[in-house]
Amino acid sequence: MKQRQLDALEQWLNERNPNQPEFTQAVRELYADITPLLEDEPAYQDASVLQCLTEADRCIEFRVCWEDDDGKIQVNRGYRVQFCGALGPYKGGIRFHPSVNQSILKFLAFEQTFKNALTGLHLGGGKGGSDFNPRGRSDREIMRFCQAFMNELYRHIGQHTDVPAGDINVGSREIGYLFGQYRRLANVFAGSLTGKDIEFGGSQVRLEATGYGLIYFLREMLSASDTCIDNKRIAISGAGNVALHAALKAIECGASVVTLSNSDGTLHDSNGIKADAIKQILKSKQRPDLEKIAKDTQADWHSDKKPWQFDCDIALPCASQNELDESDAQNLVDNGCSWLAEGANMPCTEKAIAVLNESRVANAPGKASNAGGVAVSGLEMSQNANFASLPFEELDERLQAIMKDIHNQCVKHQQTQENGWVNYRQGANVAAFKRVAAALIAQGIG
Ligand SMILES: NC(=O)C1=CN([C@@H]2O[C@H](COP(=O)(O)OP(=O)(O)OC[C@H]3O[C@@H](n4cnc5c(N)ncnc54)[C@H](O)[C@@H]3O)[C@@H](O)[C@H]2O)C=CC1
Ligand SMILES: O=C(O)CCC(=O)C(=O)O
Repeated sequence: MKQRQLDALEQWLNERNPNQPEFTQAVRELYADITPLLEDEPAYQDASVLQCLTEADRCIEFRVCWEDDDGKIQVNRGYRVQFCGALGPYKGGIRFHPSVNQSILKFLAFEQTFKNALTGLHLGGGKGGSDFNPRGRSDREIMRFCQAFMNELYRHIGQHTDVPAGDINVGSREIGYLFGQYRRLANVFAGSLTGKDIEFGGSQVRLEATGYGLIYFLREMLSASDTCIDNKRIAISGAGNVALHAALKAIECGASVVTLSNSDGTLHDSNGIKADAIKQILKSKQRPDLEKIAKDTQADWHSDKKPWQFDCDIALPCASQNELDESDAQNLVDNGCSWLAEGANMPCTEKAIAVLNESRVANAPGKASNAGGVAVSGLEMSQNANFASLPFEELDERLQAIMKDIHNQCVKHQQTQENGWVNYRQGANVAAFKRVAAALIAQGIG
């Protein structure tokens, strides 16, 4: 019965979303964990909640025309997917990357809906972006692109409607340009974007929040396995906001970070990458030259390897979707890795997850373990609404409490605890789905 229901749902999903592999992948992962609840909760079936939650409230697609430094007009495509507004204003980042398309943004907005539910805050789920490639573009070109992007986006967002933030290639510089253009066009100074500079309404801890939150979540996972982070070897992928702040917090907590990476290759140091080298990357604001850092710090550089090919106790994929496949997962298992927590959104393929689960590697989905960023964004929104600025320590404590609570929700809602192994994916899906579904049903069909 359950298998038939699941097959029917998947068929329905695939027919409605042809050529959207990332989106259907993210939905399949949720369906598998939620279908077993349907028999016990007739209200979910009566209201077709799973189907409702698989269809975005709306997908906005628009043209972005801007002038490059040579006076040539460039044309890109912009998007905002407002997936589900049942728990609060749509909330989620903006990504600038040539790979951006509707499938990727729908998967990200779908995941965001459930991630935001886990934070316990009043946040709906959304995501946006463009196929614009910022690599090699001047600062002025970035500014003109951000302004052109906001020329259309501004009419769809606002502090009570939809509050974007950063994601891949959108950091505090881009948020500054986007915010400035929003303020000029809408003629309001309001918290309509998060991740702003502290000087104009940004929050302490937002910059660090996703990476720090990931480590706070990991500490809870380790504690659930009766161990701690001290002296653990951690392989991290990526060398951006999430990867670097996770690396710094891990080192501060006593762990050894053995890898960082980018699309050119992997920096590996079996003695642990030094915190000073990571701080230098963060300070420089340029795309890091990991190969040069390897030379300067007597570490190794591998242009042909991924972080998952090195010995580690813990893996933290912090770069991009589907960056860790079945053979990477098998390498991790063979090399002694016992814990994995996703800093990126959906970095593990379905087959990789199957390998991790079969080998009883504790593995946490991004919607739980990387929720720290959006959680502090939620706190930025409430500070903006009150014209308040809370101190770093207070917000860091709130972040730790939220990550601990998300961990506890995962443990509580998973159904297959076995020899202490926690099915974090199932726990996160069930806990988040219950909250969003209850809000949808209570607000009536529509
Ligand atoms: N910034 C945030 O607050 C949050 C970000 N995330 C997710 O974390 C991931 C990283 O985002 P950020 O650090 O913000 O972006 P970023 O733009 O600061 O850094 C991305 C990093 O990943 C690397 N990268 C990209 N594709 C890669 C590939 N195929 N192989 C190896 N490295 C690759 C880039 O070189 C860069 O170092 C994304 O999946 C994002 O959706 C999740 C939650 C919140
Ligand atoms: O802070 C936010 O609103 C967005 C964070 C985000 O994009 C994510 O959690 O993937």
